[in-house]
Amino acid sequence: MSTSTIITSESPSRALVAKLSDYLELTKPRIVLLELIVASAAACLAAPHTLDMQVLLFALAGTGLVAASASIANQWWERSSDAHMPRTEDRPLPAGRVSSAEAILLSLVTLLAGMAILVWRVNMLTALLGLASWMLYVVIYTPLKTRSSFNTTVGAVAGAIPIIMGWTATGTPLGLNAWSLAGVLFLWQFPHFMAIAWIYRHDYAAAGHRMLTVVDPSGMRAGAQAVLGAAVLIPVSLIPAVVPTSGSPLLYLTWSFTLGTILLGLSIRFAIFRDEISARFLLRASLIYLPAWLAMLLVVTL
Ligand code: HEM
Ligand SMILES: CC(C)=CCC/C(C)=C/CC/C(C)=C/COP(=O)(O)OP(=O)(O)O
Repeated sequence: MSTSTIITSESPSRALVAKLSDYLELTKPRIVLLELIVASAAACLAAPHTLDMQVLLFALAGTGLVAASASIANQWWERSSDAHMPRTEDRPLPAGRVSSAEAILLSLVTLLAGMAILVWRVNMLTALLGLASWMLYVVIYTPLKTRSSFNTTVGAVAGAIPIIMGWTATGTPLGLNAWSLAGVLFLWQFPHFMAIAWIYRHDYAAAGHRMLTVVDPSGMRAGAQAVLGAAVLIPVSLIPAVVPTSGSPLLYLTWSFTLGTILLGLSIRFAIFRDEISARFLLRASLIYLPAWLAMLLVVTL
């Protein structure tokens, strides 16, 4: 086979793979994956012995598609400001690898497909929650980023909704346990994001995003919000131990309290030092906290 034949036969498939990987990058796959992990855990906890696997798979597909659509729409909206931040300048839209029309079409198709799955294969409540989360994230949170540091609280509500979707997908009525799961996910986002907001504070300022670390460059308010979120998270995360449906409460209480205390300790360290190392530690710990906490909740419940 001649060199030219190899090039012409390989190039289209390489181009296709590159295009698909750009499309995947638009969906913020790691955030979607963690959202799906927490939604699956919530479904297992809502219906420990009666979980319908088919409904769970449809719920995950629908939630994943709607969340992916929201991230694509968010990146389309922020295509100009993303070009001003080193962290985001190489994203497919600012780098010009994907056009605006492609992104809009992809966001629309994933939104419609996800909503159709949730409406017809899961239930209406879960579908409405998905739509509410999409609207909050895209229509309220995204434009609010350049206007008010309150944006993080709105983003945290959008980010906490998928865990409730996992619960409602099973048809189980929302009770104290469900609200405690949603509360943990909501509160968790403050240490998670305040660490990020500190690490990338110069990026955010350059892009015109009014994050707390831009409004207050001393980092005192970001530190305080991280500490407050982590502190309130501890009692909220203990609620499943006192609700009768859970299994061995002592093991869960000990584990959950320990994890929460570590997150609080790292938040306090971040609030005191407000440096890159303590922020990166806190960010990493936040990403370990969620799966570690949910794993134990599942172990003692199932
Ligand atoms: C106010 C809400 C949130 C904001 C503003 C936020 C923002 C961010 C940002 C900017 C990063 C990138 C950090 C970097 O590049 O170093 C990140 C990372 C991450 N976030 Fe969040 N996040 C929020 C909520 C959530 C939620 C609800 C989840 C899932 C349950 C989540 C999961 C992740 C994961 C898995 C990563 C690491 C992987 C990656 O960098 O893509 N985040 N977050
Ligand atoms: C079902 C459904 C619609 C779920 C939505 C879940 C979801 C996408 C949550 C995202 C939470 C969030 C505020 C992320 C940061 O976005 P950012 O714009 O601050 O991040 P960036 O600066 O990296 O773009």
